Amino acid sequence: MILDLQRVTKRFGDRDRIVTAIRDVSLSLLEDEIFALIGESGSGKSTLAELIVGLQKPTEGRVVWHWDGSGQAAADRRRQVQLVFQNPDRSMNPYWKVKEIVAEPLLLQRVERSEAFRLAGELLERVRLPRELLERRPSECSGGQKQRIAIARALSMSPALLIADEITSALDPTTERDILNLLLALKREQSMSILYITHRLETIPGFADRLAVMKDGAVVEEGYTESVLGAPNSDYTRALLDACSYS
Ligand SMILES: Nc1ncnc2c1ncn2[C@@H]1O[C@H](COP(=O)(O)OP(=O)(O)OP(=O)(O)O)[C@@H](O)[C@H]1O
Repeated sequence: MILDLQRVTKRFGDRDRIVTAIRDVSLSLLEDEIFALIGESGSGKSTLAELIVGLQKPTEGRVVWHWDGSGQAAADRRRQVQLVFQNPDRSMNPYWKVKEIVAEPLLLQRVERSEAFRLAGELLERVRLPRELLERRPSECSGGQKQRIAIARALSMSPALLIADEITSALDPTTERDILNLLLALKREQSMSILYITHRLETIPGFADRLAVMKDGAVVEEGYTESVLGAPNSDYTRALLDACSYS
């Protein structure tokens, strides 16, 4: 197990208006697995990711890390968790070249400049992009390429956990499938767990090992993908299945 959430609740706001974004959630993430978190907008998926990364603190309950590196200092631990978001432009400086974007975490780690750029080239190859892209700027790359660049940058820190928050939502179905296949291949090539956050249930079969379904901040169903999708226990999961093209 790399981490578990123990009865985590997160509330925002003050006495006048309190939003309970996460309600008493207990979940564990295992080593080398792809865990999908599915739910509609506002169900609390991103808040859960922020709690895991440490960007938010639980109001109640605990997030407990278990993997080998968890005894490291908080800053080292944070590097072991990398986040990739729906909109890669939000995390990319438009004036920088791709090589600077991919190499940035390495440069912040004081890796020497020419070595960081050499590694950036290797990282691009790992996400199946040509090295020529190193000299381009984000505006000269497609949406799918930018998402691969964001993944390459995340991989530069050899994360124990990659959190992919709606990373394919802005992509066409073919590019979406390509990116998910890339994540599957990367997970096979290196030891890494992936928390895949999505509202698109149809992308999960054949991709995620386990999943949790969230509704109004609570987990309504959790289990192995095939069991849950083959025989859902909750009416909500059944409704989600009926609403998508999965059969
Ligand atoms: N910083 C915050 N302050 C107040 N309320 C917040 C904050 N962050 C999230 N919320 C609320 O918590 C609830 C869960 O939001 P969250 O962004 O986690 O949902 P989500 O499932 O990721 O949605 P989406 O798919 O639209 O991103 C929502 O009602 C949201 O308005």
